[in-house]
Amino acid sequence: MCISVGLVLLLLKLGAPLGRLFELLLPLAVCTIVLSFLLSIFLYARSFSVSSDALAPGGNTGNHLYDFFIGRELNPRIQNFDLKYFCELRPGLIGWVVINLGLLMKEVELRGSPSLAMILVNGFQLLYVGDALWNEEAVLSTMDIVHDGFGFMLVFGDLVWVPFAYSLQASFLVVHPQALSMLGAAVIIALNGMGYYIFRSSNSQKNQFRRDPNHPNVSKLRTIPTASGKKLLVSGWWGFVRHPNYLGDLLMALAWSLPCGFSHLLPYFYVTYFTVLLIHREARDERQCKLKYGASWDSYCKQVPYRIFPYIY
Ligand SMILES: NC(=O)C1=CN([C@@H]2O[C@H](COP(=O)(O)OP(=O)(O)OC[C@H]3O[C@@H](n4cnc5c(N)ncnc54)[C@H](OP(=O)(O)O)[C@@H]3O)[C@@H](O)[C@H]2O)C=CC1
Ligand SMILES: CC(C)CCC[C@@H](C)[C@H]1CC=C2C3=C(CC[C@@]21C)[C@@]1(C)CC[C@H](O)C[C@@H]1CC3
Repeated sequence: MCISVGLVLLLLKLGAPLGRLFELLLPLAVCTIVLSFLLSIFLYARSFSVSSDALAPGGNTGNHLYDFFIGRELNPRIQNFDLKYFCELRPGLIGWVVINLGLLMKEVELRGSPSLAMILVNGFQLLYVGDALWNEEAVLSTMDIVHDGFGFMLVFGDLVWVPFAYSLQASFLVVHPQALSMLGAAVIIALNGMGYYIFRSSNSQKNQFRRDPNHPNVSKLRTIPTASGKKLLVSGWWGFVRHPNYLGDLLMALAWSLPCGFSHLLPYFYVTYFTVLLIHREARDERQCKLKYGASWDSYCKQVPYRIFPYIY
């Protein structure tokens, strides 16, 4: 993270025309798509040279197209360098922030100064990426790292989808400038702050509990024992809904779209896609938890009936 920040500051100091990124978005996206195909072909080919216990449970069906897409090998490594962990956290997330900054610079070129809407979108998304990099070890327990193979879907998601689709709001603002009132901005900042607070504190609560259940911050929370020896939290954030971190993430997603106004559907693409992604992800996680924890999971679901949205879903 420090190296990236240093490099970007150096580029800015040298007067690099970051605003040119706006015109280069399409060719860059095409190059990254080609790169993600090449990397996926390499990963698929090398997966035939590793032992069977290095394969992902769901990506070894024998159907070449499906396995190529889902990913055959679980955690491909070149010596100690973990390709999946690196791609999930570094190029896409950092690329997203750099593209956003380039789009802000483009606005400055076109209109003399960045708009309030652009500053909010850049600031919110920078906070999100900074948080992911700061808490990078938390990614190690995500489904993508623990269960899923590293195939075309995740390679494309990490390298193409995150930087180019997640920066759509900033691109939209370059073409469709928005006037945002101070009151509107304050409401949107409050919404993002609330989403971030729920997202961060629920993720930290679970991570702290998994690391050390006797830590004073989590030792007073109520739990359910499971046959595996692990416990499930039933109070605190994880007693509010079964995926409080998704709720916080979705509130932030909405706050990233609102600065773009209501004249167009495009800026709302991210929050719509993300709702579908997280509802699908939540269902997959439920299935896995039911398998892992059996009756204890049923008891958790009874005590905490809502999945993501309290009293709604
Ligand atoms: N911006 C984006 O595109 C995306 C962002 N995300 C974000 O990434 C983060 C990680 O998400 P994800 O990996 O999907 O899942 P979670 O971090 O929500 O992890 C789910 C796991 O948590 C454990 N768990 C569930 N309930 C409890 C409980 N009551 N008590 C203790 N442990 C429990 C279980 O694992 P175990 O019991 O084995 O510990 C379960 O498998 C989230 O904040 C999400 O919003 C995710 C996907 C895309
Ligand atoms: C191409 C498909 C439509 C879907 C691709 C999904 C991927 C973009 C996401 C799967 C899980 C992700 C996670 C993150 C980014 C998006 C992908 C790669 C985070 C790194 C975002 C920051 C959070 O703090 C942690 C997330 C972990 C999962």
